[in-house]
Formats: sequence, C-alpha cells, structure tokens
Amino acid sequence: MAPPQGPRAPLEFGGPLGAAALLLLLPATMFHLLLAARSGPARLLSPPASLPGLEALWSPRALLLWLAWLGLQAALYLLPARKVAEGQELKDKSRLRYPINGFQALVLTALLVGLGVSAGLPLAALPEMLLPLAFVATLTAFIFSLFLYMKAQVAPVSALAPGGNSGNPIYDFFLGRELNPRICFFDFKYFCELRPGLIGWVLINLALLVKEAELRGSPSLAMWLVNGFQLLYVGDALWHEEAILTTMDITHDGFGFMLAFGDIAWVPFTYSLQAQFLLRHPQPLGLPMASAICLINAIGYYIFRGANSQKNTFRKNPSDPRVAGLETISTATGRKLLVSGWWGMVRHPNYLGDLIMALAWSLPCGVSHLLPYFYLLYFTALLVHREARDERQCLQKYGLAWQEYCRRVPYRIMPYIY
Ligand SMILES: NC(=O)C1=CN([C@@H]2O[C@H](COP(=O)(O)OP(=O)(O)OC[C@H]3O[C@@H](n4cnc5c(N)ncnc54)[C@H](OP(=O)(O)O)[C@@H]3O)[C@@H](O)[C@H]2O)C=CC1
Ligand SMILES: CC(C)CCC[C@@H](C)[C@H]1CC=C2C3=C(CC[C@@]21C)[C@@]1(C)CC[C@H](O)C(C)(C)[C@@H]1CC3
Repeated sequence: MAPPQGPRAPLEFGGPLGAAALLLLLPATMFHLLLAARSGPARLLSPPASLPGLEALWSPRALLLWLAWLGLQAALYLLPARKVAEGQELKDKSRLRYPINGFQALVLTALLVGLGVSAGLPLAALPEMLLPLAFVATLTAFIFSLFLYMKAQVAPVSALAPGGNSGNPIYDFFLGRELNPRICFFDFKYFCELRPGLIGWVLINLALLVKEAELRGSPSLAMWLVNGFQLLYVGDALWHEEAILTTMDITHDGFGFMLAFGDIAWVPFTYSLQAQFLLRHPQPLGLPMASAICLINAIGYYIFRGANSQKNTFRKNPSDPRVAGLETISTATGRKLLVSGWWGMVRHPNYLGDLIMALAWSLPCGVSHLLPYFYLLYFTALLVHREARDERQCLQKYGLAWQEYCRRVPYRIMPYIY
C-alpha cells in the first residue's frame, strides 16, 4: 500500500483550503455559465435570476445518454490502433505504451452521429439537455476521482505523482495521487484528456448549430466560425495525439478531481459557451469582420502548431533536419533547450498562439456581452499560472541552464509585454 509521500513537493492551488474551495467553485462556475448563456441578459458577473430545481438537473435519460457516450468512446479507444507510441521514461525507467487512434475515434464518432441523424436521431434536442448532462458529468467526475484516490492507496510508490501525495485527503483528492492510473492497457488519464470531453465539445457545438438552423432557417455566420475554429482545434489535438505524451498533465500531474472534472465536464460544457451564447443571442457578422477573425485564428493556429511541433520534433530527435539548425543550450541532464526558432521568441510561444485563437473564438459573438469572453479570461489565468508552474519545474530540472535561457529569452508569453 502506498504511504503518503509527506509534504516534500510545495503545495499548489493554495493548499488544502484552496483545493476545497475549487472543489465547489469549479462546478458552481460551470453551472453559472450554462444558466447565464441561456438567460436573456447573459451576464457573466451577476448571479442567476433563479436556481434550477433538482428536476431540471436530474434526468435518467441524460444519465443513460452520458453512460452510452463514455462507453462508445471507451470502445473506440480499444479498437486496433494505427500506431502504439511510448511515453516518457518513468521513475522506474520503464515506458508506458499508448494507442494512437484518437483521430480515428473522431471520424468514427462523426460517421455514427451522421448515421444516427439520418435514422432520425434528434440532435437538436441536445442543447435542451445540457444542464442534466453537465450534472451527471459532474457526479461521474466526483465518483471517478474517489475511485482514483482509492486505487492510488494500493499503487506502488514509484507510480505516484510528484505532487498530490501530501497526506491531506482533500488536497490529494483534488490534485490526484497516481501519475498514470490504468487497468491493463486502458490509461484513464490519456483516455479522458482527449476523448469524451474534446469530442463531446464539438458534438455539443454541432447540436447547437443544428438547433440554430431549426430556429432561424440556417446557422449564422458567427455560429459557423465558432464551430469551424473549435473543430480545427479538436481535430488538430487528435491528429497530433502523440504530442500529448510530453505535456505537463501526462508527465507530471497526478490524475485526480482537477483533471477528471476538467476533462469530462469542464471542457465540453464550458468550452462550448460561445456556441451556447450564439444560439440564444444571435449576432450580426459581416464578411469583412468574419475574414479578419479568420485571419486572427489562422495566425494563432500557425504559432500554436509551429511551436508545439518544433518542440516535439526536437524532443523526439534533435538531429531531425527540421530542427537541427536551431541554436540550443546544453543542460546538465544531457537534454538541450532551444533558444532560437519559436522557442527563442518567448519562453512559451505555444501559449501565445493558443491565446490568440481564444480571442478569435470570442470575437464572432460581438462585443455587447462579456460572457462569451469568459474562455479568453479563464484561459489567460490558466496559462499564466501554468507557465509559472512549468518555470518552477524547469528551474529545478535544468538549474543554471534554465537561468541562462531566461536571460537569453526574457519574455514568458507575449514579446515585450509579459
Ligand atoms: N485548451 C486548453 O484548455 C489548454 C491548452 N493547453 C495547451 O497545451 C499545450 C501544451 O502545454 P504544456 O503541457 O503546458 O506545456 P509545453 O508544451 O509548453 O511544455 C513545457 C515543457 O517544454 C519543455 N521546454 C520548455 N522550454 C523549452 C525549450 N526552450 N526547448 C525545448 N524544450 C523546452 C520543458 O520540458 P522538457 O524539457 O522536460 O521537455 C517544459 O517543461 C500548449 O499549446 C498549451 O497552450 C494547455 C492547457 C490547457
Ligand atoms: C477545471 C480546471 C479549471 C482546470 C482543468 C484544466 C483542463 C481543462 C486542461 C488542462 C490541460 C488541458 C489540455 C487540453 C484541454 C484542456 C485541459 C484538459 C488539450 C487537450 C486541448 C487541445 C490541445 O491541442 C492540447 C495541446 C492537446 C491540450 C493539452 C492540455
């Protein structure tokens, strides 16, 4: 049985008190956003006019639909994969193996949904079920995180994450104790991070588009843009699925409530906020403005993809001709750090690209309401906090070499600003 590791890793998110507050605050924020998007005034900062009763939240149909969705995505995960990739080296020097079939899961889901719709499946009924679906997703996240917490009790010490093992049950439940909880080949964190939530997000967006067409004769240009941009983002994540194996979530963070809730509830129900808003608050959008917004999204995507691919290529094979000519700094660990190309512009160029795209996703909703800009605001806070966590870890890993990198590349995310 795994003993608590003791308070060796510094406590994050404000320690046990912060974790307890977030356990309540995150679901409350998600429900607030869902209610605000369907209300007339659509105010981000005012409390909802009335709270929904249990009958608006609880629906056996929503529970069945949710379980069927999780089951379908789990079945698609278990289908034969075009490739099996190896993760980063673990503490015990082993490497885990991961199926690369996320894009295949997206295409098969699209085919199944297409077949379902042609057989009479009422996709436009989904927007009416968002509240009970979000409720069962939240319940699932709590129950699942409890299971993960218990599972970590019997995991070997080498399988535990560097944080999340303080001995305080609330903090550890929130952050997650085990790094890569799995049963046989089924990796829970890897599955949740890319499948039910991300694919669910674009399915909810599509249902909102179909509902808008039903209400107004055709989907608006703003709704097309939001759907198109976010589908590109999700398709890109699944196409480059292997790249997630080097992200902080997989290599460093334990799997607890924060990621479980984030992956399966927060992502589909809050990341679809712009489309939810547009359904009830249509916004006029002319072609010149739409073209400018497309250009902003394209610039953001270019930076995001360029930076992420450059780092992944370099980490996989530093002599790859696409990165071999870039300037680097050697570190005591034997690994090198890029100091030219995208990673010589700022220390997190991928965050910059992601933030520019976030802006492009909100602009089609106009400037009359703050609500559709929630994602941009939340995401800025998340990435600033994430960047600080990553810097701390890199300083610990690379010491003087990291300080030299910070001297050579002084800005974190935005050149000359931050
Ligand atoms: N939509 C969303 O909600 C979210 C999206 N994201 C996106 O996910 C993507 C991945 O982000 P994240 O996992 O936070 O971190 P990164 O992909 O930025 O990875 C950080 C790691 O990269 C390595 N690194 C840092 N600097 C250099 C350098 N100069 N040269 C080579 N390697 C370097 C270090 O690891 P090492 O040296 O060990 O390889 C560091 O720990 C980003 O594009 C981000 O925007 C993230 C969170 C939420
Ligand atoms: C609920 C809390 C406030 C925080 C939860 C955070 C999670 C929602 C995010 C943590 C890291 C994420 C990533 C993506 C989605 C959001 C979460 C899970 C990502 C899969 C989105 C698509 C990108 O292309 C990516 C680089 C693969 C992302 C990886 C990190």
